[in-house]
Amino acid sequence: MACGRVMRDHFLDENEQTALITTVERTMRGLFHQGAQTSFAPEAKSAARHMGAAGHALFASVLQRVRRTLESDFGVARLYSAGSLLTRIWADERVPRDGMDVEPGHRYDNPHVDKANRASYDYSALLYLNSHCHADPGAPRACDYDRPERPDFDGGRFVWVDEGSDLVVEPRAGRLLTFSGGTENLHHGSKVLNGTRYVLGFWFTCHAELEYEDDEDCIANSPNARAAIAHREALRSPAHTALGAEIDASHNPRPAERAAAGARSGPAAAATDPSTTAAAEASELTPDEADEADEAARPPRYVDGLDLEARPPSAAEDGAVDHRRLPRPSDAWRGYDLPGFPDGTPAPFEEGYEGGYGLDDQATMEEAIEAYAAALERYDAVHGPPMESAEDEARLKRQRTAGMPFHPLYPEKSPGGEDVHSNAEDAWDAMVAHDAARRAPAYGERRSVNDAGEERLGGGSAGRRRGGAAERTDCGFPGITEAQCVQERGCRWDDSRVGVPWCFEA
Ligand SMILES: O=C(O)CCC(=O)C(=O)O
Ligand SMILES: [Fe+2]
Repeated sequence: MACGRVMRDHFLDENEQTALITTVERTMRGLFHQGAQTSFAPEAKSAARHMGAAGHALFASVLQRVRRTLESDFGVARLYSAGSLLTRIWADERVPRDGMDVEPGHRYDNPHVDKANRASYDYSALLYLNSHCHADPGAPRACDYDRPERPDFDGGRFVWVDEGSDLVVEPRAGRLLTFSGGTENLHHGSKVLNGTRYVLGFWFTCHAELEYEDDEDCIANSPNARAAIAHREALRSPAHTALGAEIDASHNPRPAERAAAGARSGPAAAATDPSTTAAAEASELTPDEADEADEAARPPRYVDGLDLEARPPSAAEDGAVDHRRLPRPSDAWRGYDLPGFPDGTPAPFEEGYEGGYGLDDQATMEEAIEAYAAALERYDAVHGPPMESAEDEARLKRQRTAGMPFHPLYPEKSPGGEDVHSNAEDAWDAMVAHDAARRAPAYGERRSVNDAGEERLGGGSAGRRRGGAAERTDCGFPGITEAQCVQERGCRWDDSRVGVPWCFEA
Protein backbone atom coordinates (compact mmCIF):
# COMPACT_ATOMS: atom_id res chain seq x y z
CA MET A 1 0.00 0.00 0.00
CA ALA A 2 1.43 3.34 -1.03
CA CYS A 3 2.48 5.62 1.78
CA GLY A 4 3.07 9.35 1.59
CA ARG A 5 1.79 12.87 1.97
CA VAL A 6 0.40 15.36 -0.47
CA MET A 7 -0.66 18.94 -0.01
CA ARG A 8 -2.87 20.85 -2.42
CA ASP A 9 -4.25 24.37 -2.44
CA HIS A 10 -7.45 25.78 -3.95
CA PHE A 11 -9.25 22.48 -3.58
CA LEU A 12 -12.32 24.51 -2.62
CA ASP A 13 -13.21 27.88 -4.05
CA GLU A 14 -14.18 30.73 -1.78
CA ASN A 15 -17.90 30.18 -2.18
CA GLU A 16 -17.52 26.58 -1.16
CA GLN A 17 -15.37 27.54 1.81
CA THR A 18 -17.95 29.95 3.17
CA ALA A 19 -20.89 27.70 2.34
CA LEU A 20 -19.27 24.86 4.25
CA ILE A 21 -18.47 27.06 7.25
CA THR A 22 -22.07 28.23 7.28
CA THR A 23 -23.16 24.60 7.11
CA VAL A 24 -20.87 23.64 9.98
CA GLU A 25 -22.16 26.49 12.13
CA ARG A 26 -25.76 25.64 11.39
CA THR A 27 -25.19 21.96 12.03
CA MET A 28 -23.44 22.55 15.32
CA ARG A 29 -25.92 24.89 16.83
CA GLY A 30 -27.24 23.14 19.90
CA LEU A 31 -24.77 20.26 19.82
CA PHE A 32 -22.71 19.28 22.77
CA HIS A 33 -19.04 20.14 22.60
CA GLN A 34 -15.99 18.52 24.11
CA GLY A 35 -14.17 21.49 25.58
CA ALA A 36 -13.14 23.66 22.64
CA GLN A 37 -14.04 21.05 20.05
CA THR A 38 -17.35 20.29 18.40
CA SER A 39 -17.56 17.47 15.89
CA PHE A 40 -20.34 16.09 13.78
CA ALA A 41 -20.47 12.97 11.60
CA PRO A 42 -21.90 14.15 8.27
CA GLU A 43 -22.44 10.62 6.98
CA ALA A 44 -24.80 9.74 9.81
CA LYS A 45 -28.27 8.85 8.66
CA SER A 46 -29.88 11.87 10.21
CA ALA A 47 -27.19 14.27 8.96
CA ALA A 48 -29.18 15.98 6.22
CA ARG A 49 -31.69 17.17 8.79
CA HIS A 50 -28.97 18.86 10.77
CA MET A 51 -26.92 20.16 7.87
CA GLY A 52 -29.74 21.34 5.63
CA ALA A 53 -30.24 19.89 2.17
CA ALA A 54 -27.86 22.24 0.36
CA GLY A 55 -25.02 21.85 2.86
CA HIS A 56 -25.47 18.11 2.91
CA ALA A 57 -25.35 17.88 -0.88
CA LEU A 58 -22.27 20.10 -1.05
CA PHE A 59 -20.53 17.95 1.53
CA ALA A 60 -21.43 14.78 -0.35
CA SER A 61 -19.93 16.11 -3.58
CA VAL A 62 -16.77 17.27 -1.77
CA LEU A 63 -16.44 13.82 -0.21
CA GLN A 64 -16.45 12.22 -3.65
CA ARG A 65 -13.89 14.73 -4.95
CA VAL A 66 -11.65 14.02 -1.98
CA ARG A 67 -11.98 10.29 -2.50
CA ARG A 68 -11.02 10.49 -6.18
CA THR A 69 -8.10 12.75 -5.30
CA LEU A 70 -6.79 10.22 -2.79
CA GLU A 71 -7.22 7.40 -5.28
CA SER A 72 -5.05 9.27 -7.74
CA ASP A 73 -2.55 10.51 -5.14
CA PHE A 74 -1.85 7.00 -3.93
CA GLY A 75 -2.62 4.96 -7.02
CA VAL A 76 -5.45 3.02 -5.43
CA ALA A 77 -8.19 1.85 -7.81
CA ARG A 78 -11.04 2.31 -5.36
CA LEU A 79 -11.29 3.72 -1.87
CA TYR A 80 -14.33 3.62 0.38
CA SER A 81 -15.26 6.16 2.96
CA ALA A 82 -14.53 4.92 6.46
CA GLY A 83 -16.09 7.98 8.07
CA SER A 84 -15.73 11.72 8.13
CA LEU A 85 -16.11 14.56 10.58
CA LEU A 86 -16.89 18.24 10.52
CA THR A 87 -14.82 19.78 13.28
CA ARG A 88 -14.88 23.24 14.76
CA ILE A 89 -12.34 24.28 17.36
CA TRP A 90 -12.62 27.47 19.35
CA ALA A 91 -9.70 29.23 20.94
CA ASP A 92 -9.96 28.55 24.68
CA GLU A 93 -11.27 32.00 25.49
CA ARG A 94 -14.17 31.45 23.10
CA VAL A 95 -15.39 28.23 24.64
CA PRO A 96 -18.88 29.21 25.79
CA ARG A 97 -20.15 28.49 29.26
CA ASP A 98 -23.34 27.16 27.85
CA GLY A 99 -23.84 24.02 29.85
CA MET A 100 -23.17 21.94 26.76
CA ASP A 101 -19.56 21.03 27.48
CA VAL A 102 -19.50 17.27 27.97
CA GLU A 103 -15.76 17.10 28.42
CA PRO A 104 -14.34 20.31 29.85
CA GLY A 105 -10.68 20.76 29.00
CA HIS A 106 -10.75 18.07 26.31
CA ARG A 107 -7.37 17.82 24.58
CA TYR A 108 -7.71 17.71 20.83
CA ASP A 109 -4.05 18.29 20.05
CA ASN A 110 -2.57 14.91 20.95
CA PRO A 111 -0.19 13.41 18.42
CA HIS A 112 -1.75 10.29 17.04
CA VAL A 113 -1.79 7.77 14.22
CA ASP A 114 -5.15 7.69 12.48
CA LYS A 115 -5.00 3.99 11.77
CA ALA A 116 -4.44 3.38 15.47
CA ASN A 117 -7.69 5.26 16.21
CA ARG A 118 -9.61 3.12 13.74
CA ALA A 119 -7.97 0.25 11.93
CA SER A 120 -10.05 0.96 8.83
CA TYR A 121 -8.38 4.36 8.33
CA ASP A 122 -5.98 3.44 5.53
CA TYR A 123 -5.88 6.98 4.15
CA SER A 124 -6.67 10.35 5.67
CA ALA A 125 -7.60 13.71 4.23
CA LEU A 126 -7.91 17.04 5.99
CA LEU A 127 -9.60 19.89 4.21
CA TYR A 128 -9.32 23.29 5.83
CA LEU A 129 -12.12 25.79 5.50
CA ASN A 130 -10.32 28.81 6.95
CA SER A 131 -6.78 30.03 7.35
CA HIS A 132 -4.10 30.20 9.93
CA CYS A 133 -3.02 33.80 10.52
CA HIS A 134 -0.49 34.98 13.04
CA ALA A 135 -0.98 38.58 14.09
CA ASP A 136 2.55 39.97 13.86
CA PRO A 137 3.44 43.59 13.23
CA GLY A 138 5.35 42.47 10.14
CA ALA A 139 2.76 39.99 8.98
CA PRO A 140 1.89 39.99 5.28
CA ARG A 141 -1.79 40.54 6.00
CA ALA A 142 -4.03 41.62 8.84
CA CYS A 143 -5.78 38.84 10.70
CA ASP A 144 -9.46 38.94 11.42
CA TYR A 145 -10.40 36.46 14.11
CA ASP A 146 -13.97 37.71 14.33
CA ARG A 147 -15.08 37.75 10.71
CA PRO A 148 -18.22 35.65 10.99
CA GLU A 149 -18.35 34.03 7.57
CA ARG A 150 -14.72 32.97 7.53
CA PRO A 151 -12.62 33.95 10.52
CA ASP A 152 -8.86 33.51 10.73
CA PHE A 153 -7.28 31.60 13.55
CA ASP A 154 -3.88 31.57 15.20
CA GLY A 155 -2.21 28.41 16.43
CA GLY A 156 -3.95 25.33 15.06
CA ARG A 157 -1.06 24.34 12.80
CA PHE A 158 -0.95 20.84 11.44
CA VAL A 159 2.19 18.96 12.39
CA TRP A 160 3.75 15.72 11.20
CA VAL A 161 5.88 14.49 14.06
CA ASP A 162 8.89 13.15 12.20
CA GLU A 163 12.09 11.85 13.63
CA GLY A 164 14.31 14.71 14.66
CA SER A 165 12.03 17.47 13.42
CA ASP A 166 8.38 18.35 13.04
CA LEU A 167 7.05 19.12 9.59
CA VAL A 168 4.56 21.94 10.04
CA VAL A 169 1.74 23.02 7.73
CA GLU A 170 -0.20 26.20 8.25
CA PRO A 171 -3.78 25.51 7.28
CA ARG A 172 -5.26 27.71 4.57
CA ALA A 173 -8.85 27.91 3.44
CA GLY A 174 -9.24 25.38 0.65
CA ARG A 175 -6.00 23.52 1.43
CA LEU A 176 -6.20 19.74 1.29
CA LEU A 177 -3.75 17.36 2.95
CA THR A 178 -3.87 13.70 2.00
CA PHE A 179 -1.70 11.06 3.63
CA SER A 180 -1.51 7.41 4.42
CA GLY A 181 -2.94 6.54 7.82
CA GLY A 182 -0.18 4.43 9.33
CA THR A 183 2.65 4.98 11.75
CA GLU A 184 4.66 6.72 9.02
CA ASN A 185 2.33 9.67 9.55
CA LEU A 186 2.17 10.43 13.25
CA HIS A 187 0.60 13.87 13.41
CA HIS A 188 -1.49 16.36 15.32
CA GLY A 189 -3.25 19.66 14.97
CA SER A 190 -1.83 22.10 17.51
CA LYS A 191 -3.81 24.17 19.93
CA VAL A 192 -5.91 27.01 18.55
CA LEU A 193 -4.78 30.25 20.19
CA ASN A 194 -7.18 32.74 18.68
CA GLY A 195 -10.28 32.65 16.49
CA THR A 196 -12.15 29.54 15.37
CA ARG A 197 -10.76 26.76 13.19
CA TYR A 198 -12.82 24.66 10.80
CA VAL A 199 -11.65 21.43 9.22
CA LEU A 200 -13.30 18.56 7.39
CA GLY A 201 -11.66 15.22 8.15
CA PHE A 202 -12.09 12.24 5.82
CA TRP A 203 -10.88 8.72 6.32
CA PHE A 204 -10.85 6.02 3.67
CA THR A 205 -10.44 2.30 3.59
CA CYS A 206 -9.23 0.04 0.81
CA HIS A 207 -11.77 -2.57 1.86
CA ALA A 208 -15.35 -2.40 0.66
CA GLU A 209 -16.50 -4.35 3.68
CA LEU A 210 -15.21 -1.68 6.03
CA GLU A 211 -17.08 1.15 4.35
CA TYR A 212 -18.77 3.48 6.80
CA GLU A 213 -22.29 2.43 7.69
CA ASP A 214 -24.31 4.34 10.18
CA ASP A 215 -27.09 1.94 10.94
CA GLU A 216 -26.41 -0.64 13.61
CA ASP A 217 -29.29 -2.82 12.37
CA CYS A 218 -27.82 -2.82 8.89
CA ILE A 219 -24.50 -3.74 10.39
CA ALA A 220 -25.98 -6.72 12.15
CA ASN A 221 -27.63 -7.93 8.96
CA SER A 222 -25.23 -7.25 6.13
CA PRO A 223 -22.63 -9.82 5.06
CA ASN A 224 -20.16 -7.03 4.39
CA ALA A 225 -20.63 -5.71 7.84
CA ARG A 226 -20.34 -9.13 9.39
CA ALA A 227 -16.95 -9.32 7.72
CA ALA A 228 -16.14 -5.93 9.20
CA ILE A 229 -17.11 -7.15 12.65
CA ALA A 230 -14.92 -10.23 12.20
CA HIS A 231 -12.10 -7.91 11.20
CA ARG A 232 -12.63 -5.82 14.31
CA GLU A 233 -12.59 -8.96 16.41
CA ALA A 234 -9.30 -9.98 14.82
CA LEU A 235 -7.88 -6.67 15.95
CA ARG A 236 -8.57 -7.73 19.50
CA SER A 237 -6.53 -10.91 19.06
CA PRO A 238 -3.72 -11.53 21.54
CA ALA A 239 -1.08 -10.89 18.88
CA HIS A 240 -2.56 -7.53 17.99
CA THR A 241 -3.02 -6.58 21.62
CA ALA A 242 0.59 -7.47 22.35
CA LEU A 243 1.77 -5.29 19.48
CA GLY A 244 -0.38 -2.46 20.77
CA ALA A 245 1.10 -2.82 24.25
CA GLU A 246 4.59 -2.76 22.81
CA ILE A 247 3.84 0.40 20.88
CA ASP A 248 2.28 2.01 23.95
CA ALA A 249 5.26 1.11 26.08
CA SER A 250 7.78 2.65 23.73
CA HIS A 251 6.07 5.98 23.22
CA ASN A 252 4.37 8.87 24.85
CA PRO A 253 2.26 11.25 22.88
CA ARG A 254 2.55 14.44 24.91
CA PRO A 255 5.49 16.69 24.10
CA ALA A 256 6.55 16.74 27.75
CA GLU A 257 6.58 13.00 27.84
CA ARG A 258 8.17 12.83 24.45
CA ALA A 259 10.98 15.11 25.59
CA ALA A 260 11.40 13.09 28.74
CA ALA A 261 11.43 9.90 26.73
CA GLY A 262 13.94 11.24 24.19
CA ALA A 263 16.84 9.34 25.73
CA ARG A 264 14.88 6.09 25.58
CA SER A 265 13.25 6.09 22.20
CA GLY A 266 14.21 9.18 20.22
CA PRO A 267 16.78 9.42 17.48
CA ALA A 268 20.41 9.82 18.45
CA ALA A 269 20.38 13.58 17.84
CA ALA A 270 17.55 14.14 20.26
CA ALA A 271 19.00 11.84 22.85
CA THR A 272 22.24 13.80 23.02
CA ASP A 273 20.67 17.24 22.76
CA PRO A 274 21.26 19.06 26.06
CA SER A 275 17.78 20.58 26.18
CA THR A 276 16.20 17.18 25.69
CA THR A 277 18.36 15.71 28.40
CA ALA A 278 17.41 18.59 30.65
CA ALA A 279 13.77 17.94 29.89
CA ALA A 280 14.26 14.30 30.72
CA GLU A 281 15.66 15.20 34.09
CA ALA A 282 13.17 17.88 34.96
CA SER A 283 9.90 16.07 35.23
CA GLU A 284 8.51 19.17 36.96
CA LEU A 285 8.55 21.17 33.69
CA THR A 286 5.34 23.00 32.99
CA PRO A 287 3.66 21.98 29.73
CA ASP A 288 4.75 25.26 28.11
CA GLU A 289 8.35 24.75 29.18
CA ALA A 290 8.23 21.21 27.92
CA ASP A 291 6.87 22.43 24.57
CA GLU A 292 9.72 24.94 24.34
CA ALA A 293 12.29 22.32 25.24
CA ASP A 294 10.75 20.03 22.68
CA GLU A 295 10.86 22.68 19.98
CA ALA A 296 14.48 23.54 20.78
CA ALA A 297 15.43 19.90 20.54
CA ARG A 298 13.53 19.31 17.33
CA PRO A 299 13.46 22.52 15.28
CA PRO A 300 10.37 22.42 13.09
CA ARG A 301 10.42 22.61 9.32
CA TYR A 302 7.66 24.71 7.79
CA VAL A 303 5.88 23.78 4.62
CA ASP A 304 4.67 26.44 2.28
CA GLY A 305 3.73 26.55 -1.35
CA LEU A 306 1.75 24.06 -3.28
CA ASP A 307 3.49 20.81 -2.58
CA LEU A 308 5.81 19.16 -0.20
CA GLU A 309 9.04 19.85 -2.03
CA ALA A 310 10.55 20.80 1.29
CA ARG A 311 10.36 17.23 2.39
CA PRO A 312 13.13 14.90 1.30
CA PRO A 313 11.88 11.57 0.01
CA SER A 314 11.59 9.18 2.87
CA ALA A 315 11.89 5.45 3.00
CA ALA A 316 8.12 5.38 3.25
CA GLU A 317 7.69 7.23 -0.02
CA ASP A 318 10.09 4.86 -1.72
CA GLY A 319 7.64 2.12 -0.97
CA ALA A 320 9.38 0.55 2.02
CA VAL A 321 7.16 1.40 4.93
CA ASP A 322 9.03 2.96 7.76
CA HIS A 323 8.23 0.83 10.76
CA ARG A 324 9.30 3.22 13.43
CA ARG A 325 7.34 2.52 16.57
CA LEU A 326 5.22 5.57 17.16
CA PRO A 327 2.81 6.57 19.88
CA ARG A 328 -0.60 5.16 20.02
CA PRO A 329 -3.33 7.08 21.76
CA SER A 330 -2.81 7.10 25.48
CA ASP A 331 -5.50 5.78 27.76
CA ALA A 332 -6.68 9.31 28.32
CA TRP A 333 -7.19 9.86 24.61
CA ARG A 334 -10.69 9.07 23.57
CA GLY A 335 -10.32 9.58 19.89
CA TYR A 336 -13.48 10.69 18.22
CA ASP A 337 -16.04 8.64 20.01
CA LEU A 338 -18.61 11.31 20.25
CA PRO A 339 -20.62 11.68 23.40
CA GLY A 340 -24.25 11.82 22.56
CA PHE A 341 -23.85 13.19 19.07
CA PRO A 342 -25.35 13.74 16.62
CA ASP A 343 -29.01 13.42 17.47
CA GLY A 344 -29.08 15.85 20.34
CA THR A 345 -29.54 13.01 22.75
CA PRO A 346 -27.87 13.51 26.10
CA ALA A 347 -24.36 12.25 26.40
CA PRO A 348 -24.15 8.99 28.29
CA PHE A 349 -22.76 9.50 31.73
CA GLU A 350 -19.64 7.62 32.50
CA GLU A 351 -19.30 6.24 35.93
CA GLY A 352 -17.93 8.85 38.27
CA TYR A 353 -18.05 11.52 35.58
CA GLU A 354 -19.04 14.91 36.84
CA GLY A 355 -19.31 17.61 34.26
CA GLY A 356 -21.50 17.95 31.26
CA TYR A 357 -24.52 19.76 32.42
CA GLY A 358 -23.69 19.47 36.07
CA LEU A 359 -24.81 15.95 36.89
CA ASP A 360 -23.10 12.77 37.79
CA ASP A 361 -24.04 9.24 36.90
CA GLN A 362 -26.15 8.95 40.02
CA ALA A 363 -28.66 11.48 38.74
CA THR A 364 -32.20 10.32 38.25
CA MET A 365 -33.74 10.43 34.84
CA GLU A 366 -35.87 13.37 35.83
CA GLU A 367 -32.90 15.33 37.12
CA ALA A 368 -31.10 14.59 33.87
CA ILE A 369 -34.01 15.83 31.81
CA GLU A 370 -34.35 19.01 33.86
CA ALA A 371 -30.63 19.69 33.68
CA TYR A 372 -30.56 18.98 29.99
CA ALA A 373 -33.41 21.36 29.32
CA ALA A 374 -31.78 24.03 31.46
CA ALA A 375 -28.53 23.54 29.59
CA LEU A 376 -30.29 24.08 26.29
CA GLU A 377 -31.77 27.29 27.59
CA ARG A 378 -28.37 28.48 28.77
CA TYR A 379 -27.06 27.55 25.36
CA ASP A 380 -29.58 29.84 23.71
CA ALA A 381 -28.86 32.59 26.19
CA VAL A 382 -25.18 32.41 25.34
CA HIS A 383 -25.48 31.93 21.61
CA GLY A 384 -28.32 34.33 21.00
CA PRO A 385 -31.43 33.82 18.96
CA PRO A 386 -31.37 31.21 16.23
CA MET A 387 -30.23 32.26 12.79
CA GLU A 388 -32.35 29.68 11.08
CA SER A 389 -35.65 30.18 9.40
CA ALA A 390 -38.81 29.34 11.31
CA GLU A 391 -38.94 25.98 9.61
CA ASP A 392 -35.40 25.18 10.58
CA GLU A 393 -36.09 26.27 14.11
CA ALA A 394 -38.99 23.86 14.34
CA ARG A 395 -36.73 21.12 13.08
CA LEU A 396 -34.20 22.08 15.69
CA LYS A 397 -36.77 21.77 18.43
CA ARG A 398 -37.62 18.37 17.13
CA GLN A 399 -33.98 17.36 16.97
CA ARG A 400 -33.49 18.47 20.52
CA THR A 401 -36.50 16.76 21.91
CA ALA A 402 -36.77 13.67 19.75
CA GLY A 403 -34.12 11.66 21.53
CA MET A 404 -35.10 12.64 25.03
CA PRO A 405 -36.15 9.86 27.28
CA PHE A 406 -39.46 11.27 28.40
CA HIS A 407 -42.88 10.92 26.92
CA PRO A 408 -42.24 10.69 23.16
CA LEU A 409 -43.12 13.82 21.29
CA TYR A 410 -43.22 12.06 17.97
CA PRO A 411 -44.75 8.68 18.37
CA GLU A 412 -46.07 8.47 14.87
CA LYS A 413 -43.73 7.65 12.04
CA SER A 414 -44.44 7.48 8.34
CA PRO A 415 -43.49 4.28 6.51
CA GLY A 416 -40.23 5.93 5.49
CA GLY A 417 -39.39 6.55 9.12
CA GLU A 418 -39.76 10.31 8.76
CA ASP A 419 -41.67 12.20 11.38
CA VAL A 420 -45.22 12.69 10.25
CA HIS A 421 -45.40 16.14 11.75
CA SER A 422 -43.77 18.95 9.91
CA ASN A 423 -43.06 20.98 13.00
CA ALA A 424 -42.86 20.76 16.73
CA GLU A 425 -46.18 22.56 17.28
CA ASP A 426 -48.05 20.04 15.17
CA ALA A 427 -46.32 17.20 16.86
CA TRP A 428 -47.15 18.56 20.25
CA ASP A 429 -50.79 18.96 19.31
CA ALA A 430 -50.80 15.44 17.96
CA MET A 431 -49.37 14.14 21.16
CA VAL A 432 -51.96 15.93 23.23
CA ALA A 433 -54.70 14.59 20.95
CA HIS A 434 -53.16 11.15 21.15
CA ASP A 435 -53.29 11.31 24.93
CA ALA A 436 -56.82 12.66 24.83
CA ALA A 437 -57.97 9.80 22.66
CA ARG A 438 -56.25 7.26 24.82
CA ARG A 439 -57.35 8.32 28.26
CA ALA A 440 -58.04 12.07 28.31
CA PRO A 441 -55.17 14.56 28.56
CA ALA A 442 -53.03 14.06 31.57
CA TYR A 443 -52.27 17.70 31.98
CA GLY A 444 -54.96 19.44 30.04
CA GLU A 445 -54.42 21.57 27.01
CA ARG A 446 -50.74 21.95 27.27
CA ARG A 447 -50.66 24.35 24.34
CA SER A 448 -52.78 26.88 26.10
CA VAL A 449 -50.39 26.95 29.01
CA ASN A 450 -47.86 28.96 27.17
CA ASP A 451 -47.09 29.28 23.52
CA ALA A 452 -43.40 29.77 24.11
CA GLY A 453 -41.42 26.99 22.54
CA GLU A 454 -39.02 26.70 25.44
CA GLU A 455 -41.67 25.11 27.59
CA ARG A 456 -41.60 22.14 25.31
CA LEU A 457 -37.87 22.01 25.37
CA GLY A 458 -38.19 21.90 29.11
CA GLY A 459 -39.71 18.48 28.91
CA GLY A 460 -42.43 17.02 30.99
CA SER A 461 -42.39 19.38 33.90
CA ALA A 462 -43.07 22.66 32.12
CA GLY A 463 -46.33 24.35 32.88
CA ARG A 464 -47.31 22.08 35.65
CA ARG A 465 -47.70 24.80 38.24
CA ARG A 466 -49.90 27.03 36.14
CA GLY A 467 -52.87 28.94 37.51
CA GLY A 468 -55.78 26.69 36.62
CA ALA A 469 -54.21 23.78 38.44
CA ALA A 470 -53.09 25.73 41.49
CA GLU A 471 -55.21 23.63 43.77
CA ARG A 472 -53.05 20.64 42.93
CA THR A 473 -49.31 20.82 43.14
CA ASP A 474 -48.06 18.72 40.29
CA CYS A 475 -45.93 15.76 41.17
CA GLY A 476 -45.72 14.11 37.76
CA PHE A 477 -44.97 14.53 34.11
CA PRO A 478 -46.96 13.92 30.96
CA GLY A 479 -47.40 10.22 30.51
CA ILE A 480 -46.73 9.26 34.11
CA THR A 481 -48.57 6.14 35.24
CA GLU A 482 -50.44 5.65 38.47
CA ALA A 483 -47.85 3.19 39.71
CA GLN A 484 -44.99 5.62 39.04
CA CYS A 485 -46.88 8.39 40.76
CA VAL A 486 -47.91 6.52 43.86
CA GLN A 487 -45.17 3.98 44.37
CA GLU A 488 -42.13 5.80 43.08
CA ARG A 489 -43.02 9.32 44.08
CA GLY A 490 -45.30 8.82 47.03
CA CYS A 491 -47.84 11.21 45.54
CA ARG A 492 -51.59 11.05 45.08
CA TRP A 493 -53.33 9.95 41.91
CA ASP A 494 -56.73 11.12 40.72
CA ASP A 495 -57.54 10.97 37.03
CA SER A 496 -61.17 11.95 37.29
CA ARG A 497 -60.67 15.58 36.29
CA VAL A 498 -59.42 16.80 32.94
CA GLY A 499 -57.09 19.79 32.89
CA VAL A 500 -55.47 19.39 36.27
CA PRO A 501 -52.51 17.25 37.29
CA TRP A 502 -53.53 13.70 37.95
CA CYS A 503 -50.44 13.07 39.98
CA PHE A 504 -50.14 15.67 42.71
CA GLU A 505 -48.61 16.20 46.09
CA ALA A 506 -50.55 14.58 48.88
O1 LIG B 1 -7.22 19.19 12.49
C1 LIG B 1 -6.15 18.76 12.11
O2 LIG B 1 -5.35 19.46 11.46
C2 LIG B 1 -5.78 17.35 12.44
C3 LIG B 1 -6.96 16.48 12.74
C4 LIG B 1 -6.60 15.04 12.80
O3 LIG B 1 -5.48 14.67 12.74
C5 LIG B 1 -7.65 14.04 12.90
O4 LIG B 1 -8.82 14.42 13.00
O5 LIG B 1 -7.35 12.83 12.89
FE1 LIG C 1 -5.45 12.52 12.54
